[in-house]
Amino acid sequence: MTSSDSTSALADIGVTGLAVMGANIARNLARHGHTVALHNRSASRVDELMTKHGSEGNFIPSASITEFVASLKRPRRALIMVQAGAATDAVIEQLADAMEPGDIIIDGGNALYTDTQRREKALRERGLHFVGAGISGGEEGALNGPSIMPGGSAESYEYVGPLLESVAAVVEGAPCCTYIGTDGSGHYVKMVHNGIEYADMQLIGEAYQLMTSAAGLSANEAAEVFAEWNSGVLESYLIEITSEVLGHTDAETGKPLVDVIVDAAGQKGTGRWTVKSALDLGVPVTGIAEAVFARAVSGSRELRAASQGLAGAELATSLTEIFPGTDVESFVADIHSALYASKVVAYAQGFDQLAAGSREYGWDLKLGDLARIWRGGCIIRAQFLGRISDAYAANPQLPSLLLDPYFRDAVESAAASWRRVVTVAAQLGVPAPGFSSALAYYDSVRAKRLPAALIQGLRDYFGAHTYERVDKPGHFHTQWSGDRSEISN
Ligand SMILES: NC(=O)C1=CN([C@@H]2O[C@H](COP(=O)(O)OP(=O)(O)OC[C@H]3O[C@@H](n4cnc5c(N)ncnc54)[C@H](OP(=O)(O)O)[C@@H]3O)[C@@H](O)[C@H]2O)C=CC1
Ligand SMILES: O=C(CO)[C@H](O)[C@H](O)COP(=O)(O)O
Repeated sequence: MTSSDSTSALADIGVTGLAVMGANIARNLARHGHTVALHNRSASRVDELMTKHGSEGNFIPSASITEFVASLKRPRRALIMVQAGAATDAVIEQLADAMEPGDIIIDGGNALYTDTQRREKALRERGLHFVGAGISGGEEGALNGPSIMPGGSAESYEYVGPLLESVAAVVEGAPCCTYIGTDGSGHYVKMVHNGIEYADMQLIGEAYQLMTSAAGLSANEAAEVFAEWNSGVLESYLIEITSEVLGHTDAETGKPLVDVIVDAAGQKGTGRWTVKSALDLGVPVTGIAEAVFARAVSGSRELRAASQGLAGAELATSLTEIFPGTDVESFVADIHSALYASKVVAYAQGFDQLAAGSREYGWDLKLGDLARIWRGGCIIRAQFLGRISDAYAANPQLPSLLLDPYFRDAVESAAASWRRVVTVAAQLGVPAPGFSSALAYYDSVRAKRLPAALIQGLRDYFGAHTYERVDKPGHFHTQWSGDRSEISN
C-alpha cells in the first residue's frame, strides 16, 4: 500500500521509531497480515523501509505524527520503538496529544520501569492506556519472532495481546508473549532478563578466557568446544553465537576477529538498573553485579593501563602444576561444569529478584510463565528455561531454584569441577569474578554459620546497633565501653 491509497484503509497498529528494532517489528507485523502504519522522526527511515520492504505486506507510511495517528483504527494502537528516556517521553507526548480516550500507546523500548510507572499513571489520568512492553531478540528476533513482555492494565492487554502474540516467537505451539502485570512490570521483567543476559555473557567470557589462557586453546579450538556444548545442557542462543564469533576470522589481518576487538565492554543501562533495584530490594544478585562491574573494569582504560606492572601469579604457571595429571580435555570438561553451575546460580538470583520485585510492587508475577516466554525469541533463549518453568510449575513458592531437585542435583554434580576451575583461575591469576562469586554465593547460602555474627558484634561495639542471640529472643547490647555486661533492648 502506498501513501496515495492509504485513505482507503486504516492500520491495525502503527510503529513509530524505525531504526533496527522498530523497522523489523513493523515488517514482522505486516508479514503476519496486519496493516501497519509507519512513522519516524526522520522521514528517510520510512522511505527506506517502503523502498526495501514495502512489498512484504500492508504499510501506511506517514510524514507526521498527526497523519500517523489518523491512519490507525480505533481504539488506536501505536508502538513506540525509540531510544529510552527523553526521546520516549517526547514521542509519548506527541502521540497523546493526537490521540483520544481509550487509545493505547505501547512502549517497546528498554524503558526504566519507574519511568513506565510514571507514564502509565499520567496517561491513565488522560484516559489513555499505556503498555510497557519489554521486547527481546535483537534485530533477528524482532523480524522473525521476539519474546514480548507486556505490562499494563488487563483491559489494554485485551486490545494488544492477540496482536503481540501473533508476532512473537513460538515454542511448543505457545507464543513467547504473555500478560505480565500492571504498570511497569513488563519493563521490570525485561530489565532483569537483561541483567541475567549480562551474567550469562560474563560467564561465557570467563569460560573462553580460561580455555585460552589456562588450557592454551586457540580461538578456533574454543569455537569448536562451544559448538559441541551447544548440544548439551548449555544449549542456548548465546553459546551458539559465541561459537560463531570465536570462529570468525578478521578479513583485514587474518587473525581471529575476537583478537582484534578492543576488550572494553559497552553497556546501555539495563544491567546497572537491575543491580540498583536489587540493592534497593536487598536481593543478592551477585552474578549480575559482577557482570556489570566486570564491564566497568574492562572499560577503565586508564586504570588498566596504569596497573599493567602489578605482580601476577606466583603460585603456579600451568594447569598441571596445580592439579598434576590434569589434561586439557578434562580441564575443559571442568570449565563446562563451572559454567553450568554458575549459570544456575545467576538465574536463581535473577528469579529471586523477580519474586522480590513482584512482592514490592504487587505485580503477582508468574515466574514459571516468565521462564516459559524466555524459551524462544529472546537473547537468553535456551532449553534450560524449560527446566526453570518446570521447577516453578512443580512448586510456585520455590524459595530458590537451587532448591529444585533437578538443579540441586545438577549443581552438586558440578561442584568438584567448579571448585577446581576457581582454584586454577586464582592460582594462575586469570580473572573469573563470575565463577568465583557464584561459588561464594552457593557456599554462603548453604553455610551453617556466617561471619555476619562477628559483623553484628562489631556494629554493636562501635554503634550500639544491638544483636540477636542464638539462644533467646530479643535484641541485646553489650556495654563495650563500660563493664561489658549485656543489656536487653
Ligand atoms: N537494538 C537492540 O538489539 C534492542 C533494542 N531495544 C530497545 O528498542 C528501542 C529501539 O532500539 P533501536 O532500534 O536499537 O534504536 P535506537 O535505540 O538506536 O533508537 C533510534 C530511534 O529512536 C529515534 N529517536 C531518537 N531520539 C528521538 C526523539 N527525540 N524523538 C523521536 N525519535 C527519536 C530515532 O529517530 P531518527 O531516525 O530520527 O534518529 C530512531 O528511530 C530502544 O529503546 C532499545 O533500547 C530492545 C531490545 C533489543
Ligand atoms: O535489550 C537488549 C537485548 O536483550 C539490547 O541488545 C541491549 O542493548 C543489551 O544491553 P547492553 O547494550 O547494555 O549490552
